[in-house]
Amino acid sequence: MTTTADPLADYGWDEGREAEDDLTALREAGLVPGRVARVDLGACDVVVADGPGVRALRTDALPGVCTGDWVMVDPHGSPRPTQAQLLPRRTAIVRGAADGGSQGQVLAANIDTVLIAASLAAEIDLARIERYLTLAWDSGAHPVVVLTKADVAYDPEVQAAVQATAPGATVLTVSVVTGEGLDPLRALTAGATTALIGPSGVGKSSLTNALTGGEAMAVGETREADEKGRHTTTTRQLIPLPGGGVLIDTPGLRGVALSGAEDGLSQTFSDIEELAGDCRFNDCSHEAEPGCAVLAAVEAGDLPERRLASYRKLLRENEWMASRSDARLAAERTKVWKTRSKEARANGIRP
Ligand SMILES: Nc1nc2c(ncn2[C@@H]2O[C@H](COP(=O)(O)OP(=O)(O)OP(=O)(O)O)[C@@H](O)[C@H]2O)c(=O)[nH]1
Ligand SMILES: [Zn+2]
Repeated sequence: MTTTADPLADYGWDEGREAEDDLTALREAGLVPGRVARVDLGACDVVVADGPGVRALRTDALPGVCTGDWVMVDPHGSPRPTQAQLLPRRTAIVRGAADGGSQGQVLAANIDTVLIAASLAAEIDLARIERYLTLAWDSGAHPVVVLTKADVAYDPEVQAAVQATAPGATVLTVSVVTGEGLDPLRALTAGATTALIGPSGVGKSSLTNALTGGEAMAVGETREADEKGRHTTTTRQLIPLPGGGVLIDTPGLRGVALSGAEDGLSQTFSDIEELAGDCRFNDCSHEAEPGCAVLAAVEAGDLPERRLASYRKLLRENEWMASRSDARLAAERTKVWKTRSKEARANGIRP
């Protein structure tokens, strides 16, 4: 048996999918695997193997896909493939709808690692990191907090505070100016699918360029005074890395709302949830109950009050989003029921 290197392996294709997703029938129908590299204007670019290399084909036969999705497509469809199928997502970054609607928006799929960028050149916002961590843990990928611009400001106490805020996650300090921390980051991203998230101006495009070894992204001028970057990154896209693997750069996400992120919250605040196991009451809200282990930890100085407040705030926000989607589902059910009883009446049947 001869083995040829699969050019899609560099894009994160994993042979395990052949059996797991049962691709035999789709293969027999002439479809081949491909990865969605970008989505815009109702169509997407899909990267498929082409001899020893790859090529991108554009199709509008895949509504609802997002960057990072694996699909099966007809590579010969003319002028565009009309046959296509989405493969199951292993992980997905979902945020609350930007338009205030109740349905979450999938930002990227099949991610192994989420890099959460935060700048050391500005005051570190731990609550914002906790919000991004929740989003990242909830996706199913492993979060890594990347503290950027270490050449401008580095304070070991800040790094320690971030590490304490991110139990179970990796924290790295980098600078694209001195090159500090870039090798560990390269090792971490090689061969994997990595998403890069964080607010505008923290240096995401600069990091992308450092990792891809090219000028793939435009680097914006940050206004000195307030560190607010201009929105220079406009499209999400999948960029191959020199050591194999891909990077997904997302536009600056200033505010990310949570949506159904209970698991993400449990992991982000695993220290608090562990303490809660020792509270006297099972349903302790850690507000004023006697025998509350969480409040005792705050009292003893083991848990920052800020972190508990942040946990409560994100929990409330997440519950509120969840109740809105429940309300939407209930409304849809009512609509279906009303239609059914109307039809029944029309047919002379009492509902
Ligand atoms: N001193 C220093 N400056 C940096 C570093 N990384 C990025 N910068 C600067 O920070 C500014 C913003 O960098 P970008 O890479 O454009 O930031 P971004 O997060 O991609 O911003 P958006 O595209 O708006 O989301 C630019 O002026 C960069 O030159 C660093 O490690 N050290
Ligand atoms: Zn309690």
